Parts: sequence; structure tokens; C-alpha cells
Amino acid sequence: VGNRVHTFVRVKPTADFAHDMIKFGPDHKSIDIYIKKDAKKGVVNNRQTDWSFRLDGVLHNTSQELAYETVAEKLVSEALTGYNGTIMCYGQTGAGKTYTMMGATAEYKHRGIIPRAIQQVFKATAHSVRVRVSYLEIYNETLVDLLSTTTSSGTSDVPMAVVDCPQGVYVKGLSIHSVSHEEDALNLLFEGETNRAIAEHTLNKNSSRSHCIFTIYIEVRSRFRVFSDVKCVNSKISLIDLAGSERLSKTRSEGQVLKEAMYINKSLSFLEQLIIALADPKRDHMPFRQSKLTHVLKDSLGGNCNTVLVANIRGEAAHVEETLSSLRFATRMKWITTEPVINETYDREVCREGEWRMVNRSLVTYDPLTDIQKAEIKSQVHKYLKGAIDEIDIVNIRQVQEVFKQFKLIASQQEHEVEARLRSKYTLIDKNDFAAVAAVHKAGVVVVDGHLVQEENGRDLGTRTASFSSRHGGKKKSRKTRSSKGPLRCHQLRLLPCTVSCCRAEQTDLPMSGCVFFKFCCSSPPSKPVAFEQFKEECGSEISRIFKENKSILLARKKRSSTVAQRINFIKREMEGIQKALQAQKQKRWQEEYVDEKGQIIIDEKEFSLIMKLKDLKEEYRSGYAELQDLKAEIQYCQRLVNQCRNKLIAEFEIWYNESFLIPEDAREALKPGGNIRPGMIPINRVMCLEEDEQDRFERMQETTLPACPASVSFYRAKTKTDQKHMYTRTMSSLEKMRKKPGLITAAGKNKPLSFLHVM
Ligand SMILES: Nc1ncnc2c1ncn2[C@@H]1O[C@H](COP(=O)(O)OP(=O)(O)OP(=O)(O)O)[C@@H](O)[C@H]1O
Repeated sequence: VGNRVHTFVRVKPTADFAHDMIKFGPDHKSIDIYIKKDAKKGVVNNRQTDWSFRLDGVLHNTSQELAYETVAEKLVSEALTGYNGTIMCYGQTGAGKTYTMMGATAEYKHRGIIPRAIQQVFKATAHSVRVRVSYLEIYNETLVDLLSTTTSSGTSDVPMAVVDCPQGVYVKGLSIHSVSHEEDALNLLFEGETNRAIAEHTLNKNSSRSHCIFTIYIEVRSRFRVFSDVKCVNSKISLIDLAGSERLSKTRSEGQVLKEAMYINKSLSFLEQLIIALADPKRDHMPFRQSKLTHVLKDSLGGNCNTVLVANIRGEAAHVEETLSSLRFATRMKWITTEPVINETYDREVCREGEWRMVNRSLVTYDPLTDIQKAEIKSQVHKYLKGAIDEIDIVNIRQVQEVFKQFKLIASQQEHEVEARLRSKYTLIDKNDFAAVAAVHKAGVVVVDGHLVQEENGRDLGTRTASFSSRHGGKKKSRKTRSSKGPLRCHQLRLLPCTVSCCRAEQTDLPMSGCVFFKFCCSSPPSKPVAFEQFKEECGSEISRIFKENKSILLARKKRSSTVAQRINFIKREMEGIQKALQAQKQKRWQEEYVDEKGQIIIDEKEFSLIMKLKDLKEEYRSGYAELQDLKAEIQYCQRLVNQCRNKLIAEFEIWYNESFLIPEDAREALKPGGNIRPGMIPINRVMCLEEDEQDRFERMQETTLPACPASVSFYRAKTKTDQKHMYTRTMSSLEKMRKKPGLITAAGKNKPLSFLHVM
């Protein structure tokens, strides 16, 4: 990238562009600003009116793709070779900093530098790369971990602080997340954005008033080896979206906004001071510690780091002062010199599998294994199977392949052994041979993978079946049919009478779906009612729980409604009684002509108390009636949710039943994580919040957009996932709130929105 900070200016498109004030040079590197003399300041006016700035590029009406290629691509590819890189967007609010950095996440082609950088990192080939990410926000001098909710280690409890150490600065308490795919990293990015938006909403803060730093940490190892020297290159890419830089006077802020603006002003002016200091070769003290922002950026600005600044400006005349100030800032940044160095180390650390992504293995070459090495691996595999050792040392890919080969060999030997043993004990009869079937039926037989099996010595099969199963229960079973003459493979055996329903289930956790996937080794599935009970306890437990909860809320509403209705009827009857009594009282008064000396009617105490009571009852009646109306609306709404929930439960059960019992084993394999079909058993948290139209949209998009642009799959998947997760969290918290308030909504609360658990 060079030996000084590279600066670019990006102009936000506008129909109101001040052509007479802002002019671009033909080389797309210079920008001139002209401001007319202020007539009010008289003829003698020394104020400068023309400025000329020369930068590394002016991005005017530039697509996101071109902006990325110009600003970031080289920096990211150098980060993959060990150079730290920083890209920072500076400019007034609304000038396009977030658009440049993050982009418009609704559309793939409008994604900004961060998602593109993530994609470039994961596209990188020829090395094994370990990637981690963090997302920090600095708001009013407070450090906020935007990914703290996604961590299970509870790092959010640690008070966050910027810490200096010989290796550089780091933020204590900031969670750093390992990611093995582009989609994982995008998930975290979107998660962070969502958290930022939530905080913005709940704390009534404005995201333009915080600085955000998304960091990609990269570790590249030149060879995937252990117990030998490994060249390890560490680098990080800091992607910074600064707070809006407008002046205090312009914002005319007060209260909270003023406080925020002051913090921003301070941190940006400290940043400016730091930049002036960094650009001055004579300065030996750099004021890094003046603010959280400058402290965090200590090793990300200049120094050994490739640094790029994008000054985002607005082209309208009204913003020309801000534009000038941003361009001045960019020019100052330009003078900071950098001496990028590769951060590489050699170590003997053992690579932890799983955290490493093998990229383009074909580029890594290994010598073939010798016979001695093969024998050693074979012995290790045997020891491992016997339980004598817990781990097999992994040296290189060749050795991993040999380990698998040995496992395969042993598995096939065992199959043959078992088959031979079975053949020595049982007679196999073709199921289609009806005469033979009829003959052996009398003797009592069982079905083995579509064949009738009879024990040669005629002993009871039940116990043998059990002993066979227990010895080989852990093995995978295949449902492939075989020819009657072909070898009988032990994993094809199902020593169960065909009328007996499912006998045993193996459980496999599906991390992607968060569900338990059942593989049944019997030939006939359990009855649906039995399976349904099981489904409700296992995979469907969450949805079943929600269904029950929604039903109980509905029931509570119905009960309350009936109580209120009874009460209203009672009040109504009471009111009618009082009205009758009052009528009688009035009649009596008229007959007896109760009047005082001024001729005014006198009401006796009894009548007065009846009037007061009627008034109270009317009040109570009105409020009860209002509550009843609310309850009716709630019941209707709740009933709809319960119905939706019931339908969802049944639909999910059907999918689960089909997948667990009816889909052939090989198709099931494909459904497993890593298989080429995504599990149809949608994870419960997605099931519950997946809006029909959102899913439809995604599917439609997959059919139309994706074939033309397969690289966008991760982006859209991550986006959809984050949206769904966010929706799910919202829904759950509504339910939580509801549970905490068992008291039913009173008439006073009738205008509050209903909060039931949505199951779409
Ligand atoms: N180059 C561009 N092309 C199209 N739209 C843009 C561009 N730059 C900015 N916008 C749009 O302008 C609006 C404001 O941009 P953005 O939020 O990125 O500004 P910002 O500088 O980050 O502001 P803030 O300081 O408030 O965060 C957004 O709706 C964004 O989509």
C-alpha cells in the first residue's frame, strides 16, 4: 500500500451538487473548493475563498464495488500476508460513512467494505487461515462490546478497558470470536449491527454519535504441521466508522445530544491532534491516551500499519464548511508516514483442529508415507480402537488420510467377520421365495433386511439379536438393499421381527439445527401418536412448550372474560334493582311533596345513598364493559396464535417423522451438517420466528439472484439468520414480560399492544 496514509474522498450522490463550489480535477485525485466572499464582511475581507486538495483518489458517483477495489482490496490482501491494515471513514453525519463501511445490508451489491473484506479474507487461498472478529463501539467515552450477547463465556461482565502491552494495544473484556466461514463472520457483523440498533433504541442514543471498530484478526500458517516449525503470520484489519464530525454550533444541540456532541468533538479533535503529531517527524511523544478512540487506535494508525482514510463528504452548498473541514482532516492524515512490517513468528505450537480452515490444500505438498510410518499409523489406529490411547497424533494431511484408510480397512474386515459368523449360525432365505417362507414361518423366523432368517439349530433368536445389537450397536446402519446372492454386510442387518415397531434410537446432535436427529435402526416406523409424544419431548419440545403456554394464556383470558362477564351481569341486575327502588322512592316523594322552605325538592338519605350506589355501579359497569371488549379482542388474537402454533407443531412433526423414519439412510446422511442438503428440520429458533414472506423472499431470491451470483449466498444467509434471531429474541422477551405479569390486562391497559408469542 505504500509508506504513508492513503486518503480518498467519497462524495455522496446528490441532485443538488454545488458545481460552482466543488470542482474535481481530471485525474480524479484533486478537488477544489470555491467559496464566494461574504458581502456582509465588507470589501476588505481577508478570508480565504479557494482551496485545493490533492488526495489519492476522488470517488464520485462510484459503485460500492469500485470503492472497495480502490480503497480496500490491496490493504486486505496485504493483511493476508501479515501487514496490519486500518480503514477509517471520517465525515459529517449523513455523508455516507456507514454506507461506505457497512453498506446497505438489504442488497448484496450495495454491501460495503466490511462484508467485502470478510469475503476477500475467506476467499484467500494457498494458506490455512484462522480468522477471528470483534466489534467495538465507543459511545460517550464508554467502550461497548457489540458482540457480548453472542458470547457464552460471559466476557460482557468484565469491565472493558484499553490496555497497552508490548505486543500492542488491546481492549480488555472485548469478546473476540473465532469464525470458520464467511457466513459466520457476517452473522456476527449483522448481530453487532442489530445490537447497535437495539442499544440505539433502548438508550435513546444515535448511532451517528458513536465510533465503531470492526476488527478482523487473521492468523496465517504457511504449513499445517505440528511438532515442527510453523511460520505464523498475524495481522489485523481495523475497519472504523467514526462518529459524525459536524460542528457543535451547527447542531444547536442541547441536553443528551449536546453531551454526545461534546464527546464526539473531543475525541475527534484528539484524533486530529494525534494525527498532526504522527505526521510531524520531530515529535517523539504521541498523545494516544487522550481519548478511548485514540488509545484503541494506537497501533492502527500509521506506524507499521497500512492505513487508508476515506473522507466522506456531501456535495450540497449548505455543507461546504463541513466538506472543507473533512478535506483538511484528510490532507493532514496524508502526511502520516507508515512503515508497514510483516508480523510473523515461527512457533512449534500445535495447531488446534477445527479453528483452522484448510484453504486450497492442493498447494501444500507432503512426501509420501514410508512403510514404517504406515505401520506406525496402523498400530495407533488399533490402539485407539481398543481404547489404549485417546488420541492419534496428527502430523499432516497425508497421515490423516492414512488414518482414515486404516479405519476403513478395519471396518470392512469386521463386517466380513460378522457376516461369516452370522452365516455359520443362520440360514438366509429369499423373502420372495414364498414356499420357503411358508415353510420357515412354522418354525418361527425373523426378517433380516428383507430376508427371512432362521437360526440353524432352531434356538430362540431374541437373545442372539440382543447380544449382536449390543456389541455393534454403535455402528451406522445402511438401508441399501442388496441382491439376495450378494454378500450380507453386517451394517445391513436388522434382526427384528417386521411387526415390531422401533426398538432403539441413536441420537446425533445436529449443531446447525440445534435439534436431535433420530436414526432408527428398525424397519418399521413407530405409530404416529407414539412418535408425536416423543417429538414433543425432544425436537418439538420448544414449540410444544410455546403452544402450551399460548394455550394457557388463551385459557386465562377466557376465564377472565367469563368472570368479567358474570360480574357485569351481576352489576346490571343490581343497577336494575336500584333503578326500580329509586323509581319507587321518586313516586313516594312526588306523592308526599317533599320540598324545603325555598321550594326545592328534598331527597331523603335512603334515596341519596341509592343514587350514589347507582353512580358507582355505572362506573364499574363501564370499566368492566371496556375490559370485556379488550378481552374479546385479545381472545380472538390469541386464538389465532394458538391455531398457528398448533399447525406449526403438526407441520414440524410431519417433517421430523419423515426425516426420522421414512427418509432412507443415504438421504439422511446428506441432511447432516456438512452434507449437501440442509436439514429440513429447521432449528426451533428459526421455525418460530420465520416469517412466511421472509422465507419466501429468500427462496425466491435463491432461485433468481443466487445462480448468477453464488458468492452472495453467505451474505443473504447471514442476513436472514440475524433478522430471524432478532425477531425470535423480541418474541421471547414479549413472552417473558407477559409471564412476569400474570395479572390480566385491566381496562387501564387496554391501549397497550398485545404481546403473544408469534409462531409463524
Ligand atoms: N455513495 C452513496 N450512494 C448511495 N447512497 C448513499 C451513499 N452514501 C450515503 N448514502 C445514503 O445516505 C444516507 C446516509 O448515509 P450514512 O448513514 O452512511 O451516513 P453516515 O455518514 O454514516 O452518517 P452518520 O454519521 O449519521 O452515521 C443513507 O441512507 C445511505 O444509504
